[in-house]
Amino acid sequence: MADAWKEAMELAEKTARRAGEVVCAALQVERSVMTKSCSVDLVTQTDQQVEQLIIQSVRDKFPMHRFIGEESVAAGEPCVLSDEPTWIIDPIDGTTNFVHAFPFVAISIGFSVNKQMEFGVVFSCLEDKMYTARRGGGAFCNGERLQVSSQEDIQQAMVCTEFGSSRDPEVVEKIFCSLRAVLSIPTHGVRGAGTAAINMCLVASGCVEAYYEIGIHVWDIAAGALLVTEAGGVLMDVQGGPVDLMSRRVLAANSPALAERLLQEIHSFCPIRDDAAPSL
Ligand SMILES: O=P([O-])([O-])O[C@@H]1[C@H](O)[C@H](O)[C@@H](O)[C@H](O)[C@H]1O
Ligand SMILES: [Mg+2]
Ligand SMILES: [Mg+2]
Repeated sequence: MADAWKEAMELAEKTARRAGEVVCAALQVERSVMTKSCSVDLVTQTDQQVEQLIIQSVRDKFPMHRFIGEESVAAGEPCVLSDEPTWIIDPIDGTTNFVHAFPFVAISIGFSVNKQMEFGVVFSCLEDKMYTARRGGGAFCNGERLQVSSQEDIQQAMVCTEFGSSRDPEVVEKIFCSLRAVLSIPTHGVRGAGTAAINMCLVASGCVEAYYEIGIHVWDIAAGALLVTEAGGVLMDVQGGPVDLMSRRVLAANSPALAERLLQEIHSFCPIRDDAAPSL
């Protein structure tokens, strides 16, 4: 049967590549930095420019489709995931990396219909790695099929997480309590690429066994979520149970057993949901 979303997925890949060129070019010149929710929640003109480029390219071909874009939501657009075909866009995932020229930056485009992810595209533009996943069609990096790690022993595992952009002392305390607990299992180590999307692609690629974070947004993880499940991994809420993309909490792992083991170490909290916040 013909793939109903083939053309849309091809457009996502093509647009992500074009966006990546814009991001790489912007890294060669000085970047003027602005802030959003707090002094460490950064945004640049390139984030905004890339989001407009992606939205415009999609609108030209699919005028009826909806969007959830990080910078549009920051500008006051609603963050609503309906049953309609919806493009979930993070124009630069890893803006802090981008500002500092720390070399992991991604363009993340997820596409959902009936609230189900149909495809995900994550372009790690400085590494020139195009990660793609189609529901039921597998996960790939530059055309090579991805498979999560088969490591079942948590003590042989490496885990990704991030510190996020909240500096609320209670949040920072919980993040460090989780970090100490995960390190002390002991695991082989804890890493963070500085982009949720790439962290999830690292789980899909089998480089790390798991990634967890509280405080991310739907645009950080929508595309990566499909990469993980299509590579054979699992997604959960950090307190167990199914992941809710709007809840700002995610645990991605190579297996249910490893995910369940990590759950025991994560000190969870509940940020304001993406679909509850009026704007960022
Ligand atoms: O703001 P942005 O660079 O698109 O996205 C951020 C990155 O994914 C970072 O790794 C994660 O820790 C934050 O929670 C995200 O908000
Ligand atoms: Mg992001
Ligand atoms: Mg971003």
